[in-house]
Amino acid sequence: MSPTSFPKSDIRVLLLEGISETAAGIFADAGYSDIRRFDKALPVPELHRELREAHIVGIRSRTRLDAAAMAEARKLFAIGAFCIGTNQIDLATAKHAGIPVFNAPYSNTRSVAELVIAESIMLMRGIVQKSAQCHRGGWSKSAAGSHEVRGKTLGIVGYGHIGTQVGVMAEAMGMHVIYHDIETKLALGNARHAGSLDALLAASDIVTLHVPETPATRLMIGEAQLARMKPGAHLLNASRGTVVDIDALADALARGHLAGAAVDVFPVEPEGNAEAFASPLCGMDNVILTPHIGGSTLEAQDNIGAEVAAKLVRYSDNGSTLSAVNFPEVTLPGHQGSHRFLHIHRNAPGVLMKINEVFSSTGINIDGQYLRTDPELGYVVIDAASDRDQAGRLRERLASIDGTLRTRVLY
Ligand SMILES: NC(=O)C1=CN([C@@H]2O[C@H](COP(=O)(O)OP(=O)(O)OC[C@H]3O[C@@H](n4cnc5c(N)ncnc54)[C@H](O)[C@@H]3O)[C@@H](O)[C@H]2O)C=CC1
Ligand SMILES: O=C(O)CCC(=O)C(=O)O
Repeated sequence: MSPTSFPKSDIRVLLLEGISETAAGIFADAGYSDIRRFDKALPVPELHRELREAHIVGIRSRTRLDAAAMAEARKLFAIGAFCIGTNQIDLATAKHAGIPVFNAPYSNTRSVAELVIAESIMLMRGIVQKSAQCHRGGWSKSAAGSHEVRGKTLGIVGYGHIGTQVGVMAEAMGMHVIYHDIETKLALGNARHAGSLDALLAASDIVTLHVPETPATRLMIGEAQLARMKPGAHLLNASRGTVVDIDALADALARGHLAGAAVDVFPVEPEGNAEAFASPLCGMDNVILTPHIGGSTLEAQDNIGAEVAAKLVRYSDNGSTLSAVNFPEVTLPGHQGSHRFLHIHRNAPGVLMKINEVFSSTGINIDGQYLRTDPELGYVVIDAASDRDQAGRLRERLASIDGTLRTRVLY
């Protein structure tokens, strides 16, 4: 266990939204004892109160870490998104406060892909309507409107980690896979690039969305795009609620233009399990509605807990920012025999020179120096042998350099 700037027992780790126990276990094994866990997202005033004392915070998709939340979090030095999406975090504000954000880019990929495959079959067979009828005492034994998925075309919008997994599994069931992405992507198996979003919509029996929330994906599926889909086709959205115009989707389903849909994410989602859910899709028997659980399997949550907690511990203990989503990435070796000085600063001419002057003026030899910058931010890590008091004084001088956002010493 490596010592940090201040004793690990003083580092408050705040874990919200029922983050898996594996995460708390990783922190505890690394020597962190002040771990506060909540099984749900906190109302804003309580969130702000908790953030004031937290050095590390872990959230899932419900907690909004916006500029107002970050302004309260004066002690915070790292954020973990225990999920894939990071749209709930103001990444730019975190970055300008010198706070790296880590996520789990693959740990729930498979869970989402499996759900999409299951729902594709359920929709193509009209299972949800039939099940609902049976629950109400009906008995509709008929093949009308029921189809195998074999030989049908699956259109994947966003051919990234989840999209490609879905494509591979769909091909194993004999589906034709086409995809649309803004980036050039390697087509796996026999998948084909659709040419354009419109071409994909016109050719697919099932369209499934796997894009992140960005300005470009906001309402990317609206009235015009739904009209381009084949009559009788199905739409799945397990990406983000902002990607689909939900009123336009409800209308396309009500008119019978689309045969069914499966929706896991919504423009407005309840804050917690106690709050009522409302959507224009409620009451439609041909729509599978799920409460944002695409990635919610025990396997995925355990993997995510371990992956993100390990990244946070590594950053806290060692300074490594490998795979941070908003920060220059630095991979670091151990620093036995040296103190490690972390310096995060606005990327402006002359800062590096001043950092080096602090060391050269004291005659302390630098054992190792690591630097990564992007146009806005510089992250310098310096290993140097000094005694504890000297290290404290050096840190004060480093902190006084113009443009400094944050400094830490790892002893
Ligand atoms: N429902 C749930 O519980 C879950 C939802 N998600 C959502 O799924 C999204 C996708 O996840 P991954 O596949 O892991 O992400 P990814 O980053 O691996 O793939 C996203 C793909 O979308 C593409 N893309 C971005 N903007 C686009 C645009 N305007 N048009 C077409 N393609 C575009 C990207 O180039 C990339 O290939 C996440 O961002 C998250 O919001 C992820 C996990 C669980
Ligand atoms: O599990 C969660 O809370 C959110 C899952 C999700 O949407 C993601 O990983 O982006």
